[in-house]
Amino acid sequence: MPLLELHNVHSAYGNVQALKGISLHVEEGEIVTLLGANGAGKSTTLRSISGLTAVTEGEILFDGKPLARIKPEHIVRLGIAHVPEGRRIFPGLTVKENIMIGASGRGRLPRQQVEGEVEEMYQIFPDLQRLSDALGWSLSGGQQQMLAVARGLMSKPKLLLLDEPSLGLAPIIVQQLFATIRSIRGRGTTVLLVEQNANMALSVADRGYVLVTGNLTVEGTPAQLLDNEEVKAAYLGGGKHAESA
Ligand SMILES: Nc1ncnc2c1ncn2[C@@H]1O[C@H](COP(=O)(O)OP(=O)(O)OP(=O)(O)O)[C@@H](O)[C@H]1O
Repeated sequence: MPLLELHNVHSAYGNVQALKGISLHVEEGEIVTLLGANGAGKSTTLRSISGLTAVTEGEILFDGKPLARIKPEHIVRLGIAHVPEGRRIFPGLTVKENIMIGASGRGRLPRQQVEGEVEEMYQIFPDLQRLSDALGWSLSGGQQQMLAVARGLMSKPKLLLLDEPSLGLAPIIVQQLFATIRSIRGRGTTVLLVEQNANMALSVADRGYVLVTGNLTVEGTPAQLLDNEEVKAAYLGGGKHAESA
């Protein structure tokens, strides 16, 4: 049974139909990437999974159970963490406080346990340990992105939803971030990764899907997608905001 299944998912913002029947699956232990141009519906797909945007038709199953009408905070407890585009860390809190907030959905936990889990995050993100007492606003873009991912992992997710983690980061930082995404999967967390940086996403993914204006057009392994003429023309080597014309 797949960890995550979307069947014919539709979603709208008022009369803007953002998703027009998305079907996809993510198996436990996979890194799956969702590629597509600006406005294709990638973020909306993640928001539908985490309960932030209503599904108007179709269904989403997690661990075989439907997520319909479950509130976002309960979806986190079921094991889905969503790291949204733009990071949204708390600028006035320290790095450590920001990380600890990620555990808050799990109820009251012994302080020692949370401290231990923060230490685990420092092993994955060594830079954050050094910056433990720094305030969120003082971090670079790459450090903020690492912090947002660490906070997401503190909910102990089975599935991590990452929305454009590479956005605005220098290439060397993007390399580090993607190495970290691999190590997160190595620890047993399944990853659904939304990216405009198709080359980078396909370098870590097991499979990928391409989304064009609310519809999935192609599914395949990285090798298949890298070889697909439509994908090549639209997303590979075409710059970050290449359109799918
Ligand atoms: N809050 C909103 N209100 C109205 N329309 C929205 C809203 N958010 C997204 N949309 C529209 O829904 C469609 C899908 O947007 P979505 O953000 O999911 O795309 P995306 O592929 O993630 O692109 P981007 O990389 O720009 O975030 C677009 O047409 C967009 O304009």
